[in-house]
Amino acid sequence: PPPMDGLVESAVQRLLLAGQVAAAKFGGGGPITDPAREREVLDSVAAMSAAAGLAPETGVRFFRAQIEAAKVVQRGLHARWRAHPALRPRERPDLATEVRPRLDALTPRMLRLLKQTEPVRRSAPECHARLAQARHAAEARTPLDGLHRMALNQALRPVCDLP
Ligand SMILES: O=C(O)C(=O)C[C@]1(C(=O)O)C=C[C@@H](O)C=C1
Repeated sequence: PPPMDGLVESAVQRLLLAGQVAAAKFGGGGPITDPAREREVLDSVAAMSAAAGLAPETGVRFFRAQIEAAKVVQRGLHARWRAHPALRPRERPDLATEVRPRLDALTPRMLRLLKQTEPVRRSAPECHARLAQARHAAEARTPLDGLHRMALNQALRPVCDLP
């Protein structure tokens, strides 16, 4: 399958994991944003980008968008769960031992795919066409609600602007 499909699919998977992050944090009273963890994620993205043959800045810019999108999902779900107790998650996964390792497992795959989309990204019209196609395919496999679609838009916005 074209690397753009894999890239979009893994961005969707990461946003679904943000739902598990939201469940882990819900009711804990703590903030959604964890600046130290963000730095940790972005530092390892920079290191892995270089290893994958990507400019570290390219990987970091892409992942900043993934992190912002993950926060959109978390804020949206928390608001939904506050308003509708029946929708609250029944399971509370552990952030450090369960959820973050799943996020970390996606990172090298996403960077590899980002590298593989380099030829397509060189042409803006081709990039946007492939991206739209890949989104369509991903949403056919995994139907998303409005919140997740909005977050996915945000997560994918930088893709065709990256060098
Ligand atoms: O690990 C978390 O606590 C998350 O909320 C996930 C995540 C990310 O997308 O990697 C997003 C926001 C936080 O500020 C830190 C990291």
